[in-house]
Amino acid sequence: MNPDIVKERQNATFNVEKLTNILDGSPEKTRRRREIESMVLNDPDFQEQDPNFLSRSERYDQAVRKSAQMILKLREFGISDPDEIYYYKNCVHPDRPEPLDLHLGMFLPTLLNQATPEQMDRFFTPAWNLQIIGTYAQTEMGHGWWRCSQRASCSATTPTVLPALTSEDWRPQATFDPATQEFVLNSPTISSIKWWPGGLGKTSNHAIVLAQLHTQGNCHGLHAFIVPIRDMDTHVPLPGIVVGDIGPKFGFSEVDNGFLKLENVRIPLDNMLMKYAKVEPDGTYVKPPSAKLTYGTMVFIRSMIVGQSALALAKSCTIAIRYSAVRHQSELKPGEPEPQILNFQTQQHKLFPVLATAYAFTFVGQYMKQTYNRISGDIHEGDYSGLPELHALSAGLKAFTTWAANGAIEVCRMSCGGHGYSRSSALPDIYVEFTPTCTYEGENTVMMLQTARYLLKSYSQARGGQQLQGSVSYLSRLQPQPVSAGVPPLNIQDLASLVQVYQLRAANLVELAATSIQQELQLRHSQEDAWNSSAIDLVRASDAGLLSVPQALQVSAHIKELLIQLRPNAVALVDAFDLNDKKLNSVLGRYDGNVYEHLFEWARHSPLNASEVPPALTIIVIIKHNQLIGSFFPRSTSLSTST
Ligand SMILES: CCCCCCCCCCCCCCCCCCC/C=C/C(=O)SCCNC(=O)CCNC(=O)[C@H](O)C(C)(C)COP(=O)(O)OP(=O)(O)OC[C@H]1O[C@@H](n2cnc3c(N)ncnc32)[C@H](O)[C@@H]1OP(=O)(O)O
Ligand SMILES: Cc1cc2nc3c(=O)[nH]c(=O)nc-3n(C[C@H](O)[C@H](O)[C@H](O)COP(=O)(O)OP(=O)(O)OC[C@H]3O[C@@H](n4cnc5c(N)ncnc54)[C@H](O)[C@@H]3O)c2cc1C
Repeated sequence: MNPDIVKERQNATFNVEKLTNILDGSPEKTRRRREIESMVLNDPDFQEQDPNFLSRSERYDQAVRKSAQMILKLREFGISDPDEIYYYKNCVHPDRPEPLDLHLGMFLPTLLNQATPEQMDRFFTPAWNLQIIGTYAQTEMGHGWWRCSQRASCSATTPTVLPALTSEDWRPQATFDPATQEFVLNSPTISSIKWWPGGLGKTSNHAIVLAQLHTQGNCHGLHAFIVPIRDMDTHVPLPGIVVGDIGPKFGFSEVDNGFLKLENVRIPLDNMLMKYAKVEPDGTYVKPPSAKLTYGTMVFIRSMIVGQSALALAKSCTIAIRYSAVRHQSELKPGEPEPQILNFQTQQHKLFPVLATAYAFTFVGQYMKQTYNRISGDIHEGDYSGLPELHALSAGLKAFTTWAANGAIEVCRMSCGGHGYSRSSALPDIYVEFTPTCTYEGENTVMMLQTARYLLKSYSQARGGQQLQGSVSYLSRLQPQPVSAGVPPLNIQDLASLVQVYQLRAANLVELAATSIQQELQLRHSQEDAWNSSAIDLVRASDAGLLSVPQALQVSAHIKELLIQLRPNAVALVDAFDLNDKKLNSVLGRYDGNVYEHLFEWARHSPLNASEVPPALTIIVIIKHNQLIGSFFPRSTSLSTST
């Protein structure tokens, strides 16, 4: 054990185990989490080659092998609780998305939320047993999301055939054919090819495809269909299915994100997910109780991503803080030993806010999950009243937490200097695997605008005298103040006072956005143009701080004081996240702090070190010996060598 890190732990002023229990929810939950962890980390079937030294195809193959083992073991150990599956999976594939993510995270939950009992028997049971492997295909090459009501090509009441359509307006279509009781699915244009779904490229044999439903000559907008894409025995693509991998990406190397072109693919009537919307055998369309229920799986994953932001931050600051405790640089005072870099105020100012955010997001993630479970329980009982708030909260928190975490991971990486750039630190991988959360499940700006839409509606209800409940109740309580009213009183030591200032700022920003829309409406006369011209204010309204210059200075001074208070407990606070070394997989973030010897050891495994003279270098050796000069270069430009 590195002596610096030992001293850090001796100096801590609280019981780390108790804090771990609080983070987990209870001592029993900590015990069970560790039990699952050791099932995976001590299981030789999950041993792997360091993916840093593998090609993409090798990484995919290794991940598929581990995922298959995972499903067998989950069955063997009878693990079926979604939280436990999620935890087990995260130990099997630490930090890395894997080929079955979409199957577990979106295909199964979409069936649970939108399938009829008959469809549950036909699809969910075999999918649970991994006979059916599914993905969720919404995004297309030309569109990440649709606004059906604004498009001439589709609205719940418009006839299918409309004049003045360009081919680019067309999206994947599912047209009901009453003669055969089938839907005929087509991707009419290049831009309508499904693009991005995880596990689609090679792994899945089924996809939930989001397509426009056409029946009896009318288009009814986006609906979900279960489409078999590969033969269940041979895994060969079925007729009419053009499917494959979209190629290498920034990260996600283990995942076969794919493309899917549908060419007159026929599926039975009862392959449309019909828990809510329905098509009768004669083609009659039955509306769902709420059209928004189609988007339910996205709300589920967005809620989950809030917790993933916390985990990514916990990992990043564990690595950066432990490393900063054992790394020494630059004499502070001449003649004295070099200090731990964690003693530099600037280093603390980089890392301690990340640490605080990791804690805050952990609790926000738990709150989001509880809210999701509560409101989705109501929805299952037929009460849809909480859906708008759940959508606004999950969309806004997904965007806010992922943006914040994305920036903070990079702060942690840079705070580790050069070694942070090495993949041995794990920080580059954490970044590339985390950063697409800002894009997928709804691009963050688009999500902020969804939240703003809810805030503005709530604002106008509050101005109309309604007493609002829940997360927007502050809009009823607080009267937005004009700038001339000055800044509110603030006690920076008092949490309630800080919350009140945040709420006031939020109310002011919502009012600012609403005023902007009103002004723009007078200028532009169209609600949509006014909305777009106020979009910057709207995004700000979803991301609410209202301080005077002296108050801001007071906050700065208080932050410096807090850095000093936090310093003795920094290592213990990251230890409390209880991230096992094998899960963390970082040379810099090792629990024992023995960084340098393991860094050297890790580098020696680089494939480039497999031979002292890599084969490609023989050409240089030959050139050096001047044997090729005559044939490679004209005499006049021949290299001068000393040999
Ligand atoms: C269960 C058993 C299983 C157990 C196993 C569990 C083990 C767990 C293991 C898990 C492993 C998990 C790993 C997960 C990894 C995940 C990887 C993710 C990969 C990525 C996938 C994707 O990206 S899928 C594609 C996602 N795409 C999007 O998100 C598109 C974003 N766009 C939108 O959301 C759009 O806004 C829209 C298309 C939804 C709507 O656009 P439109 O313009 O038509 O709408 P409006 O703005 O006009 O709004 C209309 C109206 O609807 C309301 N609304 C919009 N969205 C929602 C919603 N989601 N919910 C509710 N309401 C919504 C909006 O507020 C408007 O309401 P008004 O009342 O009219 O104001
Ligand atoms: C790693 C990864 C995995 C994915 N997995 C899946 C999957 O499994 N299944 C699936 O269906 N999809 C998947 N996706 C696709 C993902 O859901 C989309 O990329 C995402 O929804 C964003 O859509 P887009 O790419 O069309 O971006 P665009 O909407 O084209 O966004 C581009 C820019 O335009 C801006 N913009 C767009 N609309 C507006 C607006 N109304 N107002 C203001 N600005 C706007 C955005 O803010 C952004 O800056 C995945 C993507 C990635 C990166």
